[in-house]
Amino acid sequence: MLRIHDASVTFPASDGHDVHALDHVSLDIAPDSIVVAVGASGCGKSTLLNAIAGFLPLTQGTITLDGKEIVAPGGDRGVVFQKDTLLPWANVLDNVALGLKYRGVRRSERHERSRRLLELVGLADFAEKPPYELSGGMRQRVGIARALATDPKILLMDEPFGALDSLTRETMQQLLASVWAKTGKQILFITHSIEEALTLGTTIVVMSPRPGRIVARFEADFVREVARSGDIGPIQSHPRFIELRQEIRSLIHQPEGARTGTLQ
Ligand SMILES: Nc1ncnc2c1ncn2[C@@H]1O[C@H](COP(=O)(O)OP(=O)(O)OP(=O)(O)O)[C@@H](O)[C@H]1O
Repeated sequence: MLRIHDASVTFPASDGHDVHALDHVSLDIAPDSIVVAVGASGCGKSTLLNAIAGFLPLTQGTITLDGKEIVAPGGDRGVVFQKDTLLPWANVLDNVALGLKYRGVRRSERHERSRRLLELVGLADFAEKPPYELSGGMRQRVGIARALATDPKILLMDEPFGALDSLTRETMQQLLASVWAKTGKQILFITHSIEEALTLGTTIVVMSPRPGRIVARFEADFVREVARSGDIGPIQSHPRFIELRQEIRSLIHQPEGARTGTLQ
């Protein structure tokens, strides 16, 4: 269980106008869930993810993973960013195996584990290819495999499909639903897209503009259907999907102060 308790992050500014990026955020991410944080640009989504990853300290509050406080990056959290961070000089297999190499896992074992993960993300035939021969979607698949290689407790994904064209993005959403169903990993996923949040989230948290707060929380189940059918088309015309999309849209676009207690 990932537990975020009363987390705030303030970035000090030399002009005295400190930036309150995150404001008293509390959130639990249960095993086997996909929590998607959605909100307008600058509402503190990446700050939240970076704090969980251990890349930046909280100004106040605590984050614990299975009871252990997070104070630095660690192999129990796998991270996927919008921009892939593949090493251009290493082939796909070695890119996936990178974290295992750092942890001293011997070559045959890290390659075996990495090949299994490449199979999971549909890239079994690309193990020996250099990253520059891959499309954007394929590079993100490698990123997912790499993040899973150390068998983390949670996958942290910061707009991982944000730079992809809409068709590739849909394919990647289907892939992630299937990876989640097969591995049962807990996932925190950050996005600007309300449709993506509803497609993938078992819990969707809506964040307010600065200072970033959680203003509403919804439970959804569309991702199980996507994982089962391998198709996101049908769920997006579901009346409940359309209703939630409208509700979240109006929450995000509501002026500050007009939000009521929609926290569920
Ligand atoms: N290192 C930093 N120093 C000062 N301000 C920062 C720093 N990092 C982020 N901020 C500010 O904190 C606020 C939240 O940023 P953050 O990147 O978390 O938002 P976001 O919701 O992820 O935005 P986007 O969706 O555009 O990526 C923004 O106003 C940003 O400018």
